[in-house]
Amino acid sequence: MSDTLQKLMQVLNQRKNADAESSYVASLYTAGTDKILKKLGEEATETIIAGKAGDKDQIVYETADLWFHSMVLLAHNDIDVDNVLKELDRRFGLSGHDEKASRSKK
Ligand SMILES: N=c1c2ncn([C@@H]3O[C@H](COP(=O)(O)OP(=O)(O)OP(=O)(O)O)[C@@H](O)[C@H]3O)c2ncn1[C@@H]1O[C@H](COP(=O)(O)O)[C@@H](O)[C@H]1O
Repeated sequence: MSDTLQKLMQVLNQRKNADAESSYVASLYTAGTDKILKKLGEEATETIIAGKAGDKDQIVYETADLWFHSMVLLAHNDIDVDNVLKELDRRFGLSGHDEKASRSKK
């Protein structure tokens, strides 16, 4: 499954040399961080609206948009998606309650 994310990451990195006219991703890089963050905010909002409506198809569609734009933000900052996958692996099996409690003790 993460293979899809890794393949998409490769494309996002290749788009750093692409023309903004022909590539949506390149147009986001050209527009810069604020545009990418704006899209991310819009997609998060659209995901929330879909979640509120309980529309399963729309939740899937909007979550894909949200993940995609999150990955554009990663690529724009030269961060590989593997870093996020590794962080999720690190957290695997660790209760969110326990993790939060360990942070508040520091
Ligand atoms: N997965 C995606 C993907 N998901 C969503 N989108 C685009 O993200 C945009 C989402 O914006 P909105 O939903 O707000 O739609 P919009 O109204 O057209 O956008 P605005 O006018 O509000 O800016 C749309 O243009 C979608 O087509 C994506 N664009 C590209 N990809 C992947 O990225 C690759 C590279 O894309 P290009 O750089 O365009 O070749 C593609 O081959 C795909 O694998």
